[in-house]
Amino acid sequence: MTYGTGRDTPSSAALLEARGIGVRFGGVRALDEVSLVVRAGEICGLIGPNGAGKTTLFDVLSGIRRPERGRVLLDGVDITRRSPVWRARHGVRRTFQRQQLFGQLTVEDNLVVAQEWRRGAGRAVTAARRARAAEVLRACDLGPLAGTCAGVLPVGRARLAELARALADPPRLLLLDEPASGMSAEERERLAAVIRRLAAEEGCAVLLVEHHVSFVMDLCARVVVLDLGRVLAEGPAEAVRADPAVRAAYLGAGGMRSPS
Ligand SMILES: Nc1ncnc2c1ncn2[C@@H]1O[C@H](COP(=O)(O)OP(=O)(O)OP(=O)(O)O)[C@@H](O)[C@H]1O
Repeated sequence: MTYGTGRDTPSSAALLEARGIGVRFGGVRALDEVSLVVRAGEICGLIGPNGAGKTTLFDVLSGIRRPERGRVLLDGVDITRRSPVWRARHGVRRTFQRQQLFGQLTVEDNLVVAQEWRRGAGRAVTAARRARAAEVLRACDLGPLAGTCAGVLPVGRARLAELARALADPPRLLLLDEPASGMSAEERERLAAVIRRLAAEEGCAVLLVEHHVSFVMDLCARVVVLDLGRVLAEGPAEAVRADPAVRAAYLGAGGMRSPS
């Protein structure tokens, strides 16, 4: 079921669009005719039961997996055959379900390294990268951990540091795969604040996969529900939350699924 766009949904043109995406793994249809749009400045949730196809869709959008059917467009331009590196350099960034920081490096160095694909060397360039890293770490409340080895961070802080690394070079579209997993309530609040500011002040588009349903419903104006590789519902969070088909497939008859 597709619901109206809702009062909070921006009306600007699509930044990223997936059209009719199809992916198979042998006999399993991981994605079947999946289409979605994410606009600049929009925070869109992507939810669904285990095996619904969320990670596979992220793989397609970030360029890790080429779909058998369908197209991916960025600013209306077909990027289906573009590499993950090309996409990252054009502002399409992703975090993964499994945390992927460089464990031997400090938190700050993780953010400096993330900027090194840009040309330039020398003291001034390095200083600018360090300054940017410090600014992003402050915004994520991670300033005091800048010199800490990333490998020893507790899981919630590591997740925030991973988000910070994705922001070190300003993204246009952020694909977040279960960013709140393992976080405390206080860390989830911090995460939500960072995402909100990113969308509102920098116009970044955010697509968020998360099993923590109340987190998604509070943060996202619009939610897309996948089930068995198909879009089951799409629309404003309140309408999706009340959809009987969504409740049956994912949220459970008794209401929201408890946080994972
Ligand atoms: N590399 C693979 N080889 C074979 N089957 C796969 C592969 N990756 C995913 N699948 C299958 O594709 C379907 C979609 O999986 P996917 O991981 O995208 O779902 P998901 O919604 O991200 O699940 P979860 O919430 O558990 O992460 C599932 O049936 C899964 O078993």
